[in-house]
Amino acid sequence: MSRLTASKSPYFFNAGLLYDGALLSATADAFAGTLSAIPEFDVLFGPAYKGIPLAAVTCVALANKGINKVYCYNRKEKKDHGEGGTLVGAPMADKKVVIIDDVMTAGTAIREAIAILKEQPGAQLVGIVQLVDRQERGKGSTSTSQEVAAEFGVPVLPIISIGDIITYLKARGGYEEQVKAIEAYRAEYGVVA
Ligand SMILES: O=P(O)(O)OC[C@H]1O[C@H](OP(=O)(O)OP(=O)(O)O)[C@H](O)[C@@H]1O
Repeated sequence: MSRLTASKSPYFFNAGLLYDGALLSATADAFAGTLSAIPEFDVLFGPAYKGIPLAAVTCVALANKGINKVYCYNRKEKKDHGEGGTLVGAPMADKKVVIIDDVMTAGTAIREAIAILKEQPGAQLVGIVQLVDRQERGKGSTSTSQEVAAEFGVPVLPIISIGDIITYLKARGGYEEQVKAIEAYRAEYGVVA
């Protein structure tokens, strides 16, 4: 993670742990539901690596709802054989694109993904859906998600936020120390949603 405060964060959100079929299915349904807030889109773009399965399973969840969309992803390293290149899947040129990813910290990865999208002629970013909104300050006083939304003029929608996770942990009980540590961290680095 590139964020300066990353080493101070008492928690790390690891979407790599979503390797269970039922969990992935629920995650995909949540993404598909949140996407209904974006009026028009053609392509789901899942940035490497963790965005890739999220975009793929969301595409399936949409199809199960009768909404047939397409998806694509990038490679972190360019391939010079076979189909070649860094982009795999549906073309983004002249399409309305939603980026699907797990989480933003400093916003570096999402800005890189947007730069890839903008290299495709006529591709238009129409929204970003992230699994967890950390609700932390970015470069200024607002959150990274809010900064990205303002900078690119698109909605940045979360499935859940760190606030939701704290509410859940408090209701569940048994995580008092973890909640205390996260709340202390949020008091220093967090923003109000
Ligand atoms: O906002 P940032 O500070 O860039 O951090 C968030 C990004 O970091 C992780 O991806 P990473 O680039 O580590 O790649 P991965 O998906 O392969 O883990 C994560 O999946 C986010 O995309």
